[in-house]
Amino acid sequence: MNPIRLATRSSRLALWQAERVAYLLGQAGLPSEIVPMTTIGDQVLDRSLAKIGAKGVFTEELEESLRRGETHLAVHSAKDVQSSIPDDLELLAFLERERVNDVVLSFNEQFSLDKPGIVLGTSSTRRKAQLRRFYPEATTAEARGNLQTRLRKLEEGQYDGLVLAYAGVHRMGYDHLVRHTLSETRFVPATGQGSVAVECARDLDADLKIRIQAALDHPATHACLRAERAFLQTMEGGCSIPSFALATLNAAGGLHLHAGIISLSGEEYVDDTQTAPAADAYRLGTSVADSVLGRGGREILASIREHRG
Ligand SMILES: NCc1[nH]cc(CCC(=O)O)c1CC(=O)O
Repeated sequence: MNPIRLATRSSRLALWQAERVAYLLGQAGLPSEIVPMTTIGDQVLDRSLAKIGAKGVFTEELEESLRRGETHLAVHSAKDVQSSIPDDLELLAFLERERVNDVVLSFNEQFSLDKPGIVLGTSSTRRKAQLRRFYPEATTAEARGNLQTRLRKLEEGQYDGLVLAYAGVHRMGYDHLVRHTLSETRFVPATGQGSVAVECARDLDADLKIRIQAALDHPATHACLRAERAFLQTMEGGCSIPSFALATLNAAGGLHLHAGIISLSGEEYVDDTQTAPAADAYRLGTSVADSVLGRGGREILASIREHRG
């Protein structure tokens, strides 16, 4: 059988994730090969993602290669995947999720978030807003680029600490630099954080799709991501907004979704928590979003759009 061609970004984290997919496919008797490529998000490093503005800055080139039939699967950080996928493509599988938390890295073993005046590196609008709300004494500085670039800036002293998703930190072997794990109830992560999404063209061979899904998909993670993605889809039209969503599945099969939106200043905050059977994941996501929009979320979104011009 011809190897399955895996489209991936070329960053070390992206390659790690693609290699994980290749390993799982191999375990299921499906040979594959990795095809690294560069995306707009990798090229434009002097602006925050919110300012680049386009949808799918980390995914578009990979999706184009699926469309051209040059590759069969695209491997993405689930967080980077737009909330609505074009009709000719589909999300086939989500890999088992890593710990979802954001963490703070520092080279200083005495690092403390409570020390006044510290500078934290992050370019995420969500993290900036959450930091303003929960650590108003801290200031933030831009930190675009791949993990290695950001860590170099940290080492050079451009910030006291660097806020990142634990998932990427762990996969790259930087656990020893973690000084603080932010609570997932206050620093609720972005939709999809910690999981890897595998996308294909809808017209990929049906039997092959089933075999790939069996090899890669983690059904509990998939149910959580379905709810989080439905929330995100209902909230917005793509641009990177400080929304957050975390679904968890309990032992009895109940899906619990905590999600919301925070103003850029961190002052306004609307969230909601609901529970539903996993089979109703999509409805759970839209229901939480409707509740958040109806209780002030719509106004927060409008003021963010106005702020961006
Ligand atoms: N575009 C940034 C991005 N996309 C996925 C990850 C980390 C891995 C993950 O959340 O799965 C990161 C870096 C970060 O937020 O620290």
